[in-house]
Amino acid sequence: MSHAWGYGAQDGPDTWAESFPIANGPRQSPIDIVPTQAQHDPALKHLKLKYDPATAKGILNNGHTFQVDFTDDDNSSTLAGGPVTGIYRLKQFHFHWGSGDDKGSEHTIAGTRFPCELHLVHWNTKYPNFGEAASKPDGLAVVGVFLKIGSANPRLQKVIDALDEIRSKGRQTTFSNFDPKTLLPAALDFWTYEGSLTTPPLLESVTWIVLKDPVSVSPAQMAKFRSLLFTSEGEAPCCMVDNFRPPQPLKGRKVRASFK
Ligand SMILES: CCOC(=O)CCc1ccc(S(N)(=O)=O)cc1
Ligand SMILES: [Zn+2]
Repeated sequence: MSHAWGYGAQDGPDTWAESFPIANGPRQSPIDIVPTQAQHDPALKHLKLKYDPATAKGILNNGHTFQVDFTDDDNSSTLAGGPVTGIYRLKQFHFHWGSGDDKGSEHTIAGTRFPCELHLVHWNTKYPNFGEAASKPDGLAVVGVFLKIGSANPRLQKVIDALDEIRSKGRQTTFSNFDPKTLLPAALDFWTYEGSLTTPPLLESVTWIVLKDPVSVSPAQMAKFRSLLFTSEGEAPCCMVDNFRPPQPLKGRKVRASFK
């Protein structure tokens, strides 16, 4: 039976533990990152991101967010270095955002919320596929990037221009020749901690790599995100906004910084 979950009063984050008891687990995400409490770890390596634009496959409204999917049958698009051991393959990227500019990100920085957060999802190639990796404590690595309101971000525009074709839940279209590295800030300084998926099944398999520097997004570009629908064609339309989980208890975890 598929578990109906969402972000509304009846099916939102406060209800998820009913079907997914791990929601109250020891390494849940997101968290509030407090820079003064993060420890600089000089042993952390530089992030090595290698993305082949040819691996971009499609863009989908899955009813919770929209995601850009990548072919992951070889090591053409990978993450290595940083806090991880081995090679992780890019599977997809997606976003979380708010109904207004005062909220939307999942991670927060000393209580500060951003209007949007990008997640680039990778799986550990020591496992045969994403599904297997998602159930292992070192199975996934997600790079989180904050978006802050400012000038229009030209690097987002190809993604934004595709949204008109996937307005409703279940809609998808082809999306090719795109390098997600263009969505990242110039500096790849990061915080890292051991956490989970931020949506059901909330599996505690994610090494989080949250970049310190945000990238820009304009109000008009945010309006395009907010024009998407949680609902399928033919259903009463419900705007896809506030699709973020709030910060979860740290429960003794340490957050490390790659920078001083
Ligand atoms: C095993 C099936 O699991 C999935 O499909 C999880 C998909 C999924 C991937 C990434 C995230 S996030 N927001 O933590 O980056 C949440 C959910
Ligand atoms: Zn996410």
